[in-house]
Amino acid sequence: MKFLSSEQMRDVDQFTITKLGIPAMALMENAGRAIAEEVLRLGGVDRSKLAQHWLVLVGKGNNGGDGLVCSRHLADEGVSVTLLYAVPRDKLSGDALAQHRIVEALDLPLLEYVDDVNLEQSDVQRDAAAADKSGVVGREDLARLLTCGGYTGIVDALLGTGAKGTPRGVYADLIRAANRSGLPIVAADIPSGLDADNGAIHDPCIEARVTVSLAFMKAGLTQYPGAKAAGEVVVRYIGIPRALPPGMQAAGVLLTEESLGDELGIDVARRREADGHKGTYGHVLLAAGSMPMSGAGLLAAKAALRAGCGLATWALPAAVLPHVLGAVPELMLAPAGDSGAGAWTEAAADEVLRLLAARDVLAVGPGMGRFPGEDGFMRALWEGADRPLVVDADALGILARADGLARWQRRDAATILTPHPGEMARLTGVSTGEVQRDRLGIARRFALQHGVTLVLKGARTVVAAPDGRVFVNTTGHPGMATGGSGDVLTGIIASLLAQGLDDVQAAAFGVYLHGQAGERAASLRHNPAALIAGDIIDAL
Ligand SMILES: NC(=O)C1=CN([C@@H]2O[C@H](COP(=O)(O)OP(=O)(O)OC[C@H]3O[C@@H](n4cnc5c(N)ncnc54)[C@H](O)[C@@H]3O)[C@@H](O)[C@H]2O)[C@H](O)CC1
Ligand SMILES: [K+]
Repeated sequence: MKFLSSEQMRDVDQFTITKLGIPAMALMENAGRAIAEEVLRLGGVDRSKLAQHWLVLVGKGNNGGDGLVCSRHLADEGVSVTLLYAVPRDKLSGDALAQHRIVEALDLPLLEYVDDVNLEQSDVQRDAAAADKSGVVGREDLARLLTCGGYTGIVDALLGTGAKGTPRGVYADLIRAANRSGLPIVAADIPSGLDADNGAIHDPCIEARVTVSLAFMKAGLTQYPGAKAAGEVVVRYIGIPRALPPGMQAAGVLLTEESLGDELGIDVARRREADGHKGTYGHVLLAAGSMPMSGAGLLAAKAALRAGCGLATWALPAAVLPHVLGAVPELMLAPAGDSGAGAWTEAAADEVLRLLAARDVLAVGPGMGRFPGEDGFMRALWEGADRPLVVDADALGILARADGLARWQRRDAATILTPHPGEMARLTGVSTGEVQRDRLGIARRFALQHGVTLVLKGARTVVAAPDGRVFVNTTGHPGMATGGSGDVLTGIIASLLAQGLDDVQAAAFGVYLHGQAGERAASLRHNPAALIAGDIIDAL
């Protein structure tokens, strides 16, 4: 499933209206109808329509217009609705104003929220409202209205993709009051207060039960904390063609079994050749582990085998080898240099490169630790490995400290970096918080700039390709937040590369399989907190 940024959504909107000639009011009609259907689905679970009363919060723009159409359809279904406007009715803009005239003609109950400052300043407005038999709600009344009004739930049609920055003034008041009410909220298009482009949330931001994303999934709904604020996301067709306008590339694609096949050409069934042999499925070389972090290497190597490569060799400091011999009998071990205490050395890079000549892919980093000469070691592999390279964990630390991306020769063969947000922060020189606030943008720019495939881990892992394409994973489980989980992912990705997938395919399918195995492993535990990384391998 494709997702779009707010700017792209505006372009698609404009293309549909001006180039195709589908009237904006028709799109708004479909949007409001779709939202109403989702409201009925949510509200109908334990109550009849006649027993329901929804409060619809209406902003001044087209998002508010969607809310007005929605309320009209709800009313037509026999559901009670009350409208609460964020602005005076005559301040609604464009099509929203046209929709207002319709609900006014239908005499739907209508309130206007006026914060106290405005109320004093505009008695005329208040009198006019009173004359209309429609109420004005001040700040004092707001909480009471929402908590004691007997509402079934709230429709948030305050701000959509046209919003900029933190919700201001009356919008902020309404969002806070809606959240405090404890009522279920259905958000029109996006939760008001969400940054539609990156998943960051402003203070305040609507905490929705359901979000009805119109026409396309929005980028901000794919990433946390926005994904949490959105609740269940339903994408609804509103008459905008599913095919993007000529020349437009989606902000990204959600990884599903369908998109792995359609967008990335991956055979998700993973058929094996009837006449295949172990040579058919490639040979992974792993450089990892040290005393006492040998387990990281074991996990990565075993995961590589379980992910289907024909053979796997684990290169490790010689002194560690006797301690892990036989732990995974299917695995080949190769001693590669040693400081004498089970640590890596700069010179070990020569041995790793010699081994790589007869293998298909190199994965480096898990459990490697820090060691004298690490800069030279990593540079030798970076510049010397003429095979696809997966860089993870401690190897990412070396890369960051050495400023290797700027100082070292650009690689010809494919390169996949698999940082978690903390490692990404070190690679980019910004804080972890800044990374998390714009995971999509930071990952995309980094991959483009450095010509690598970037896997930014964490809930909803982002895979950014060197050509600017972005994919977001949908599988996974919070139980996977456990030591060694990343080592398993590195093994899986290396294994897929060895089997002939390209860098972007291997990264995308790798995170998908890893998450799926994690889900399965979690489901096998009485409590998913008990999940450990080895369980993910077993579930592959
Ligand atoms: N998907 C589609 O093609 C369709 C989408 N529709 C809906 O339209 C909105 C986008 O509408 P737009 O009018 O561009 O903007 P908004 O309604 O989101 O709000 C803009 C409005 O709000 C004010 N504003 C902006 N930022 C703030 C802020 N931080 N605090 C307070 N107020 C703010 C600003 O003055 C603007 O006037 C989309 O999400 C869909 O819901 C169409 O209905 C159908 C086609
Ligand atoms: K909204």
